[in-house]
Amino acid sequence: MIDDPALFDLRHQARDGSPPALYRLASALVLRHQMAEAFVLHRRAAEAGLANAQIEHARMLMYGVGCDADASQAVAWLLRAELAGSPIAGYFLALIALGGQALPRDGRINERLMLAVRAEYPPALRAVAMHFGRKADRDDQARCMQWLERAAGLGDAVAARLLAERLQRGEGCRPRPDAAAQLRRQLAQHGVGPLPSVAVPEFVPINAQPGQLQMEDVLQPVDLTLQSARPHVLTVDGLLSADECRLLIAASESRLQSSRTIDPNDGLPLAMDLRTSSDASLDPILEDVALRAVQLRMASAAGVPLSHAEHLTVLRYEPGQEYRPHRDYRPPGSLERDRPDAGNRLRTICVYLNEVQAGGETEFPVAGLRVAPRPGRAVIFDNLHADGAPDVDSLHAGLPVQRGVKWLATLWLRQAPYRNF
Ligand SMILES: O=C(O)CCC(=O)C(=O)O
Ligand SMILES: [Fe+2]
Repeated sequence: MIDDPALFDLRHQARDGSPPALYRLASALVLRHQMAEAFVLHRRAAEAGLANAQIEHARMLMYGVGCDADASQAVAWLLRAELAGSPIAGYFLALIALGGQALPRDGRINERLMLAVRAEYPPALRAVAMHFGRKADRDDQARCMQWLERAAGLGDAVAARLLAERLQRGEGCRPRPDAAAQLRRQLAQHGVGPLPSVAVPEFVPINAQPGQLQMEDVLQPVDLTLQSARPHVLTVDGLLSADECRLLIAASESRLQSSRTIDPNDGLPLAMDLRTSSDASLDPILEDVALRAVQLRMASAAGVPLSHAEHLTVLRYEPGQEYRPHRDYRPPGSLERDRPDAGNRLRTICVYLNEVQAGGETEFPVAGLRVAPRPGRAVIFDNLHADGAPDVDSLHAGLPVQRGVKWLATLWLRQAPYRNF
């Protein structure tokens, strides 16, 4: 591959092996998708003691970018950077520990996140703000607002979007439409539009001590309602907060692609198309602590470890769009292609992220059941029988949206671990 002039310069500067120059070159290579070389250069800078390179090297090891994934090596590099004083390394250790696999899910998660908050690391500010935003206590709501404001002030567009919604609706504050409008104008200058309207009708506060960060709260048992025994379908209201629904929309919006399968012969949509929505599959490398905490709550409500989850998928249906009757388990032949060791899709959890004006229910025809979309409401169902055999009765559909737009987040949970941490 021929280098562009900028890369050529960076290579020249890195010739003497100075760690910051190696780090800059490696970062430029990542942007150009030259991952294997970036991995080696980040490692050289990491070995020379540069904390940022240690973190980037660790992140490549976490997600298997330019190398084979190795969570325990990633942890070792992050611990080294943390020991040298990097609160950002601590933030990534907290992110890993939330999975409870490569690190224990213990009180260090909260300590590490608070250190990253004090260092004003925007993803930590945002994650902690969202956690406090679930608490009913007025001071906790004020803390949520403060941290969102701080993160927004540091240029975090997601925090700014969440803040604008809260200011507009008077969530955690008195309504301040002027402040919301000003924030939206600033976002618009950067090409960021407003979020769809999400009002969680019933606020379901977590049962926790005010003033304290307790990320383990995401694992608190939730009140499941049995809707059908065969097929096995449960629902839970208020599983996600309005902030969390908005976060999922904000994280996926720019990544939406038409779910329509295109016929390779003529480029036309296939006639037997199952889905007419748009969807975004969230690559784990884009996950931050807030997104991971949301997924952890979803997996925990479904009674399956987060490590068994495939990538989170967010779907958007416009009027007339639907997901025709289908079953989520994979036909045995197709399992071979995507992590056969993780088994089949044991269970599914879908969470509705906004209010739909009409239509868009999830229908289970065998049970004669329709679940109406409400923001924060989850529907959980089994795709397999207890012995692992596919359950044909798990047939379900996303009925056509009649008015408004429907946003939905889905986690397909496998029988065995799918993720590394
Ligand atoms: O849109 C719905 O209600 C159903 C979605 C669904 O079936 C899925 O994500 O697997
Ligand atoms: Fe489905």
